[in-house]
Formats: sequence, structure tokens, C-alpha cells
Amino acid sequence: FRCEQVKLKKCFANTNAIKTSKYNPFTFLPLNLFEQFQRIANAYFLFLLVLQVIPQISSLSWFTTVVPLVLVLTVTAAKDATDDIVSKCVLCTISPLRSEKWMDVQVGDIIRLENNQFVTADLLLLSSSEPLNLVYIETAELDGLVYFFSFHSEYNLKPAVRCEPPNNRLDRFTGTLTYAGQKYPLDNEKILLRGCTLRNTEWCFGLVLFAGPETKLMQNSGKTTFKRTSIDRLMNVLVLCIFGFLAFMCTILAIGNCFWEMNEGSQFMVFLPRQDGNNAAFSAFLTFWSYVIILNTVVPISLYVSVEIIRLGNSFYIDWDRKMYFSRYNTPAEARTTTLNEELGQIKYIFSDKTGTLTQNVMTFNKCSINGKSYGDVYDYTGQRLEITKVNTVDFSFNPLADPRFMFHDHALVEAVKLEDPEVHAFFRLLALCHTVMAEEKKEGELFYQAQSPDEGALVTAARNFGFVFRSRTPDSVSIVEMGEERSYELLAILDFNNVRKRMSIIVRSPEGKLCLYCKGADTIIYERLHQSCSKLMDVTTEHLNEFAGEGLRTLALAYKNLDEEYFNQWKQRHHEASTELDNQESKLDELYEEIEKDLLLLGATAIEDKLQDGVPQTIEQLSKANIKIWVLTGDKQETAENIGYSCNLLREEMNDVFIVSGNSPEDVRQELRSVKRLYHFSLDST
Ligand SMILES: Nc1ncnc2c1ncn2[C@@H]1O[C@H](COP(=O)(O)OP(=O)(O)OP(=O)(O)O)[C@@H](O)[C@H]1O
Ligand SMILES: [Mg+2]
Repeated sequence: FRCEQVKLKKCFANTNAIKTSKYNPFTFLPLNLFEQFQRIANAYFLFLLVLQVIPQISSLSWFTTVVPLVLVLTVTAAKDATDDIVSKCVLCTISPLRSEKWMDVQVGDIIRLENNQFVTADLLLLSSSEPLNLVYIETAELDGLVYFFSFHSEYNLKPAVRCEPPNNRLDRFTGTLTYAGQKYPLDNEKILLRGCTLRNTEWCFGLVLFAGPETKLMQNSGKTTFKRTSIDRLMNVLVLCIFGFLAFMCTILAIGNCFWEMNEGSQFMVFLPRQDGNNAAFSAFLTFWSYVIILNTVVPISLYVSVEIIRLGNSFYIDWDRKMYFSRYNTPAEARTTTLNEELGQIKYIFSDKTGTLTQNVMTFNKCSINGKSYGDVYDYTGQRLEITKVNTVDFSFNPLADPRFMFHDHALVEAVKLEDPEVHAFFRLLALCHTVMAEEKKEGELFYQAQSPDEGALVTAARNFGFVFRSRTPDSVSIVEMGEERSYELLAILDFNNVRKRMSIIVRSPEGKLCLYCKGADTIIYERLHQSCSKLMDVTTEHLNEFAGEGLRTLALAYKNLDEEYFNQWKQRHHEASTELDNQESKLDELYEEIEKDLLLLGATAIEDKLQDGVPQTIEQLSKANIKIWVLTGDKQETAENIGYSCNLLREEMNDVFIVSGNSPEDVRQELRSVKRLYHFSLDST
């Protein structure tokens, strides 16, 4: 790899420095003091201190106030300082083999990253130590999930890059790279975002595209606002009331003093003469301030400190809580802030993801429907469904490449594969070809799959065991072993998955030279794009799909289509033009995809099980007893989602007023909510 400084026009930002901490050593004292004196009590004691230095008023010596005030300020400052020490510094190498602090990295620099290093800017991947320039990254910081992504990149020469302006969309990137007059499309797959960590990859080189506050991660983090808890607010109100009370008492006492001066003051002078005579009003004024000092103990300065200390202790209890310790990943609960603990008890709403949060994210291929026949349930000779646990698992020993951990119980499917049923073969061929899984073969015959989505991993593994083994891929071919025979398919296009399209397709040329498009995706989406000739098969498959979804399984429909060479070449040309375009790239690609993904022929459907995590139903039950409202987000088919809702106690039998809002525009949704409201006479939150 040649390290050359890239001449890139700097349209956006400059250095990678990001301020994640509030203070630095010089600003700490003034800033922190300023913040602390915004608290009423602290400001009050400062004011008191000023009063105490005036000898006419003061009856107490000044240090009676200074000591507690300084104590309070230091304790709080110490706590703030420890909360603030977070930012770390990572070193990386810049061409030509220079070491720099990551905060000095600039747009256009080429960076070398090493395994387990944190990616500190948005990079265009140039090359890596792995075959095909693959990189594995962990994206836990970005989306809270731990999984591996794979990237490939084929550029390793002086490029010029044009790309979209900085934005906060983590799942999208458009740009072009020009080299030697050739334009290459750049997409999300070739970008490493700040916030991920390099894994299983010795090294990689990347070109900095966005740095510092322009990185997608930083564009996503909103302004940090100072959060106040309701106890804070209550304390402020209480302290204000106490002030009112104090002022009231001092006023009464000052008025009393005024009367006393007028009536008795002159006689008192005999006994303790005063130089400036007796001025009742002025004396009352001074008395007022004296009492402000004398009665200072009414204002509980220690209240704030006590609450802070209680919170600190409380956060230790959270960290130490054994019931919140997850031994499998060795993760205890962690209180990231010490100021908001008590709000935990005030939670009203929980927003949760389904896959991987409620469920284990361990997908198993359970059932399928191929050409109108359902596989997966096992029946005895009288037609009774048998308990899966009582049936022998299928023996895959005919296939030396099978994954030994894969289990399946229905022998009929293996029989169908062995009898060379063409639909069954096409079904598994599709599963082996249409995906974005990467294969690793460390030893001959020992395959490991790295899948971005665990569903795909499960499907490819299923195909592998039934004799359609996905073996390896390059940017323009996919090699599979079909029933023992090695075949390489030329990969012509990947029409990638996103959550709007809800489907993915690939276009391949078989070793015999036939062009074919394979598509898998959500059943509703696939059904809209099927050829009329499969309407009968559609009805049967729909029944199977509903059955699968009724058991809470995640379903996908599979379809294919043979393509005409001439049409495809012309389509491919338009596809290339669209993908190197900067504006409207996405909508143009979508149109092209839409055009080619129609008149498909249905093959069947798959059903994948993702079990609930331990204790989920119990937890949800307890939460709903506490009157906490729970929202769960999922992209599953409606029936599957409802079913899982029932199995995790989110929906319960006694809830007979469950209703579905299926509108796609704000107006539709509002309309539907209104009609439901009329029907059930309940009140909707204004949200
Ligand atoms: N790899 C894939 N290939 C084709 N279609 C897919 C793929 N993954 C999901 N789908 C389809 O797209 C739909 C939306 O999936 P998406 O992954 O966006 O949902 P999600 O929000 O991740 O939901 P969940 O958290 O339940 O997985 C799914 O219901 C499924 O039918
Ligand atoms: Mg998903």
C-alpha cells in the first residue's frame, strides 16, 4: 500500500478535536464556581458572607459562614470533576508514518488503524490486512448492539472524493470516488464511522472524510442540556419558601425593633449611650439585616449536599447490585450519572427494541414452506402433530460440510432434497446465494459465517446443511457447493436491503450462463411483486405464513425470476449511471430496483424462531403492574409481532380492546385514532 497524502478539497471541516468534557484545568474553577453559585442556597450564603463583613450588621464572625460554604463548594466541585474526567486520547499513524494525536487528524488524511482500535473519524476504507480488503467492526457505541460488519474496498490509489455534506444518517452515505477518469460509487459499505471499533483485522487504512463535529456520530448527539430532577425542583421551591419565611420573620423583628426604638429607645440611651442619637427607621433597617445573619440556620445549606451524597451512595448501590449483574457478558449495571438516580423511580414509559432486547437474537431456522408444502412440523401416521422434542433430529452426515450445531426435525425435507425436487433445490439455492453473509474457511471444510443480521446467518446455515453450501464470495462472484458440486455464480448486482424496501435481491449468472434474479423479503412486499401465474401457490403459502406467524416465528417470502440478457445489459448501464450520481441517487436507484423486481415467481417462505430472553414475560408483567407503559419497536410481520406480544405478556388475554392502527400518513393515523376513541370512549394522550 502506498501512503500518499490525498489532495482533497476541504469543503467542510478541519480538525478532529471534539470537546466531550465540560471543563479543562484552567476553566474548571471559574466555570464550576459560576455553575455552583447558580444554586439559590450557595448564592445566598455568598450574600450572607458579604453582610457579615459589615461590622454594623454582623453579630457573628465571618468564618461561621465561610467554613460550611467552602466545604459544600469543594465537595460538589470534586464530584463534578470526577464526573468530567472521561475523554481519552487515541494515537494513530498518519502518512508518511507519522504519529499524531487523534485530535489533530484532518479531513483528507490517511490513517492507519490497528486491531481493537477505536475509529475516531468517518473514514473511507482504502485497504486492510484481510483478503478482499475486508474489515470487521463492532458498532456497539453506535447502536448498542455488538455485532460484526464486513466491508470491502478495492481502491488503493490517489483518489478524489466527492460526497454528501455532513449529516446524521448513520445508515446512509453517498459519494463518488474519481480515479484516472473513472468514477466509482461509494456507499455505506465502504465507510467506517467514528464510534466503531476494529475487530479481527490486523490493520486497515482509511481516508478521513469527516472529522470532529462533522462525523455522523457527533451530528447525532444533540445538545447536552443540564437535567434537573423533580427533587431538585422541589428543593428549590422549598428553599424559596424558607427564604420567604425568613424575610417575613426578619420584617416582623425589624418592625418590632422600630417600635421599641420609638418607645423605649431613648430611655435605653442612658444606659448605653449611642453617638448618632436614636433613629428608629435606620435602626430597624440594620436590625433586619442582622436577623438575616442570625437566623441563617433556617436555610438548610446542607440539604443540597446531603442529597448529593445520598445520590452518590445510591449510584454505588446500583453498580453493586447483584441482581442487575449479567454474568454471561460480565456486565454489571452502571450508573452513568450521579444526578438523576431518583428519577428512575418516576419512569412512566419504556421504549424497547424487540429483536435482541426482548428476544435473544439467536435465530434458528424452524420451518419453511416450499412450493405449497409446509415442512418443519412432524406428524405421526394418524395425522397427530408430534412434540418436536420426542423426534430424532435429521441426520446430515451425507453432507461433509454441514454445520453440526444445526438441528432440524422433519425428515421429509431432506428426502425432498435427495430426490432432487427442482423447487426445493431452487429454494435452497436462493438461500445460499441471496444474502450479505461473509464466509471464513480457516481449515478445509471448516466454515464460519459472519452475518450482519442473524436472520441471514440462520438461513444460510440452513441451506448449508441441506446441501447448498455457501463457501466464499468476492466482489463479483459467489461460490457455493450444490449437493457436493462446486459452482461459482457471477455476481452482477446486489439490490440491497433497507427497512423501507423490506427486501433484498441479487442478480447472478449461473455457470451455465443463465441470468437470474433472486429476491427475499417481507411477504406483503414480495406478494405485491409476484406474477399472476402464481396466485394459487400464493393462497397456500399465505396459509402457511399465517400459521408460522401465529406461532411467533419471523417469516420471509422467497421469489425468483429469469432475466433476459439484452434487457439486463441495458438495465445495468442505467444502474451504473444512477449509482455514480450524487443528487437523487437514492430515489433513482429505488426506481430502477422497482422496475426489475416485478413479475417474480414465488418459491416459498421461511420461518425463523427467535426465543424470548429469560425472564422477559415476568419483567413485563411487573412493569405493567407498576403502571409503566411499554412501547416495543419491531419490523416484523403484524401477526408475528402480536403473537410475541402475547407470549411476553405485553398483550394479555383480558385486553379485549386491542386495536390496530395501520395508517401510513399522519392524517390517516389521526383519523383512525379518532374513530377508535369514539368506539371505546377512552382518552388519548395528546401525543
Ligand atoms: N436480510 C433481509 N433480507 C430481506 N428481507 C429482510 C431482511 N431482514 C429483514 N427483512 C424484512 O424486512 C422487514 C423489516 O426488517 P427490519 O430489519 O427493518 O426490521 P427491524 O426494525 O430490524 O425489526 P426487528 O427488530 O424485529 O428485526 C422484516 O419484517 C423482514 O420481512
Ligand atoms: Mg432486523
